Amino acid sequence: MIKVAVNGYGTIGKRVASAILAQPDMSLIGVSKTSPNYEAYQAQKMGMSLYVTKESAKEFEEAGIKVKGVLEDMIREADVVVDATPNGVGAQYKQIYSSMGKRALFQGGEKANVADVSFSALCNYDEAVDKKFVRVVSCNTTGLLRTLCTLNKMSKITKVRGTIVRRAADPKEVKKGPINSLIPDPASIPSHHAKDVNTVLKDLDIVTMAVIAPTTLMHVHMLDITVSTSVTREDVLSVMKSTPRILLASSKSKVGSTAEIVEVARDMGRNRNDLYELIIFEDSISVKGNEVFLMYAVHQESIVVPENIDAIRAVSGFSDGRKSMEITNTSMGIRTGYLV
Ligand SMILES: NC(=O)C1=CN([C@@H]2O[C@H](COP(=O)(O)OP(=O)(O)OC[C@H]3O[C@@H](n4cnc5c(N)ncnc54)[C@H](O)[C@@H]3O)[C@@H](O)[C@H]2O)C=CC1
Ligand SMILES: O=C(OP(=O)(O)O)[C@H](O)COP(=O)(O)O
Repeated sequence: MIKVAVNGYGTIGKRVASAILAQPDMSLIGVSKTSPNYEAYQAQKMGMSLYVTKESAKEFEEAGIKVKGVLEDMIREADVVVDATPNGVGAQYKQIYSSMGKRALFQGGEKANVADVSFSALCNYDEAVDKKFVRVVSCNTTGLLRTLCTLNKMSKITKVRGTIVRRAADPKEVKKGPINSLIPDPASIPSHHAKDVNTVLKDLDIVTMAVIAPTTLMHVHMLDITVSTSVTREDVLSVMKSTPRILLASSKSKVGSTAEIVEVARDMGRNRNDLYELIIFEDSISVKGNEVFLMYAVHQESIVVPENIDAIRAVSGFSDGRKSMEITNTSMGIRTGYLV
């Protein structure tokens, strides 16, 4: 059993913790919380051990929340720490993980140089095997890489031009905007996503542009991908249909928006309405000679969760990436083919 601790129990941390509990080869040492809020109460109810900073221990006691120990106790018990603290905070913890001799995963909000490898399971599982520090790339970058590494199997990609419509905030975030604007983020080109793709696919010619839109459900990407040989729409459909972690939204099923995609997740009874799969709008897949066009949606709160699970196995020395993905997909109910 790989013993895992989750430092930072927010949008990503809580989902990774739940996914760890579903794995046959992992155990959850506990999760860390900095304040006794509703998430701490729920984690306690779900039977997770809570660890807190020394300074906040009294606050938890006063709120009636039982804690197992301080953060350092949790890290000491673990083989691997999944750091899911806010952007930039993870880098501050690296020294602690390192001095305690622990392997650690960081998230996409950290700079690439925080880790030995930036990770996307379908692209470069092997590179992360036995590494001490691995960064799971951001949700948008995970969506891009899952698409590009899948298409690469069909015909080598030579150029990518992409536009990203970013959700403004996660559904739980009450203080973030905008509520009435579209904001280039950043206005300068490329956005960080192209640079992040290049941390994994090092020589790819890719340019991305991004705007933030007032929606909380999902991101949407529009891609123009040039491949090295002439391909057909059927070729693209076929590779997308047969790749786990990718689902097609067909017009027959009348799923034509992010709102309807998330409604399907609700109807499926998915935990927290999560969609670990990338959702491609089937009708958008078009081909002109060597150019492939497509649009897809990314569930930002959950797409990186299976990647974290595979990265835990990789840093622990499990060298069979295909097998790891199979275990992750089965344990989390991750599907292949059509959304509906
Ligand atoms: N929310 C999203 O859509 C996605 C986020 N990410 C990345 O995941 C990371 C975490 O993001 P979220 O989960 O969205 O953030 P979040 O704000 O929802 O959760 C972060 C958690 O860490 C806790 N925390 C803050 N300071 C801490 C400290 N010093 N020690 C321990 N815990 C601390 C917070 O209280 C909170 O519970 C970031 O790097 C982000 O870029 C990646 C993919 C998608
Ligand atoms: O990693 C994310 O997005 P990104 O890939 O656009 O940076 C997550 O959606 C978090 O983004 P946020 O920093 O806007 O909360």
